[in-house]
Amino acid sequence: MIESLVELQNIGKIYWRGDAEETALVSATCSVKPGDRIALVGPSGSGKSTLLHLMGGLDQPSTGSISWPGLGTCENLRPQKVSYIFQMQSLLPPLTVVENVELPLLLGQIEATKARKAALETLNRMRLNTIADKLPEELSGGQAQRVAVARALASRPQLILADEPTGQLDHPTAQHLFDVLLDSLEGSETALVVATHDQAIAERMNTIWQMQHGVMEVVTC
Ligand SMILES: Nc1ncnc2c1ncn2[C@@H]1O[C@H](COP(=O)(O)OP(=O)(O)OP(=O)(O)O)[C@@H](O)[C@H]1O
Repeated sequence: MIESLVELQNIGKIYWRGDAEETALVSATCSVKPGDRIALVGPSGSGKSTLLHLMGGLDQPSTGSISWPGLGTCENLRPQKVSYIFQMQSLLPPLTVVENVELPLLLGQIEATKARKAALETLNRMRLNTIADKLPEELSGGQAQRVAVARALASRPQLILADEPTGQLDHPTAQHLFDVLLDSLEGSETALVVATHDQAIAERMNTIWQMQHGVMEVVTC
């Protein structure tokens, strides 16, 4: 039996704004296994980002339990076992492309020369080596997101959580970014969970988790 990377049991999440409560998730039960390709879809405010944050240990549930059988504990998930890809502008402006890509490795206590080597290899593989020394402000939106993908891949994580990674790109650029991401993961056991409003991207995944007012329904394609 394959061990899950992350397992959620009856997870609920309530946010408080002063005295007002906002229910973001209602009793979500799901798991992610190695090699899974999961699209998280649903209207704005339906709980997609909340679920991703919980799966990555960035936040804690209000009710229910969450565990990472194949990864360890909440404290040792990042930056090497779980990587994130956010929407736009997640690169650090003062750092060059290669410095941005190697940063999670350095934060994970990887030796500097090894981190630089892994970052450059990833940039080469993604044909981004020609922009390795550029600053984020010198990149197009599509290039910046490809670098964000490279940064997520460089540490060879077991789980990638992507929160609308193509949200601010035009359709062809979004599709290209996704081609690059899926090509890079081809044959690997790295699991991918991607929150997206893009139906074309959702259809390229094996499983769809449909969110509606914090309630999840799993649809296997
Ligand atoms: N930090 C927070 N404090 C209070 N309420 C929050 C917080 N984060 C999210 N919420 C609320 O929780 C609900 C779910 O939000 P969430 O960001 O998870 O939705 P989403 O599906 O990712 O939306 P979008 O597609 O717009 O990114 C929303 O009603 C939102 O207003």
